[in-house]
Amino acid sequence: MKKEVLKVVKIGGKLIEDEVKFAEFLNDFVALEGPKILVHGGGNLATEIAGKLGYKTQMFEGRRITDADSIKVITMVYGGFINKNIVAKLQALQNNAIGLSGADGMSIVSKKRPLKEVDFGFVGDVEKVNSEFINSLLKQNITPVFSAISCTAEGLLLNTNGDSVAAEIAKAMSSIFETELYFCFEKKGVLADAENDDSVIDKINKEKYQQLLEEKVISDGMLPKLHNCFQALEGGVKNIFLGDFRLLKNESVYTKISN
Ligand SMILES: Nc1ncnc2c1ncn2[C@@H]1O[C@H](COP(=O)(O)OP(=O)(O)O)[C@@H](O)[C@H]1O
Ligand SMILES: CC(=O)N[C@@H](CCC(=O)OP(=O)(O)O)C(=O)O
Repeated sequence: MKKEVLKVVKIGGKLIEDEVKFAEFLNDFVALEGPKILVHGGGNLATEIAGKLGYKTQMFEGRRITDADSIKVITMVYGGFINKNIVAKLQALQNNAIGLSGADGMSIVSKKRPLKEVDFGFVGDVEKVNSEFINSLLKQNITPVFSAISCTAEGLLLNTNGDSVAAEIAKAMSSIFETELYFCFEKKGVLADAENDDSVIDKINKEKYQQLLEEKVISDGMLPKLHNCFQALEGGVKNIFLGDFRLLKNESVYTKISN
């Protein structure tokens, strides 16, 4: 029997901060047919608030080095302010939604990143997604809205790249649904020239990805984003798209990840 399509949508922190674009994105998200899940970032706001508190932010290859002070800021900013505001906005659009971190329903269980050349601190790598729990929400017509926070079996909250959370959810849900993954961020897609916003690459397969890595065409947050895309593809996710706030409209340019 053909599986039902589930759309997992990740929205980046920079887009959330643009009120006009974010409102348009949310309208398109609400209009999507069938079950859907929203995952949000918020890295920019976390950096801004941390700065106001006198904490310095350090990133390594697109991931935040998260010390004891940062994890407090992150929990408040992602799990609190951003998550609750998104849920409130969805409710106002008559889309019943529930805000979750990985600890809620133990939906995203992770392990602390092992200490290698970089100590990421309170950063987690996803080990298990509780697909049955998430499906129980979808069955009630509730849209789960995930922040980029996971939780260890021992009850430690960990900062987890939002793109990784989206990819892991999409992979895990592929046992139940035919899953599609959408990454909405500030650019129109993956750019061949980071300086030229119109140089969108329409398709990227594994070979092209290797070439882009070797030629250093991708950097910063695009590194974990594309890494996660290929992990998701290998994990059974059917379709993966990257684009800007108009991606869900089906009329904008975008990058498609394929085999
Ligand atoms: N080749 C590339 N194409 C598009 N963006 C790129 C590229 N290389 C690096 N980037 C950077 O990666 C960023 C996207 O990653 P990130 O900021 O983590 O997105 P998000 O807003 O979803 O969290 C872009 O805003 C851009 O600055
Ligand atoms: C470990 C790690 O890097 N976590 C990310 C999680 C938030 C995120 O992914 O936010 P954007 O989508 O806005 O970039 C961070 O703290 O920046």
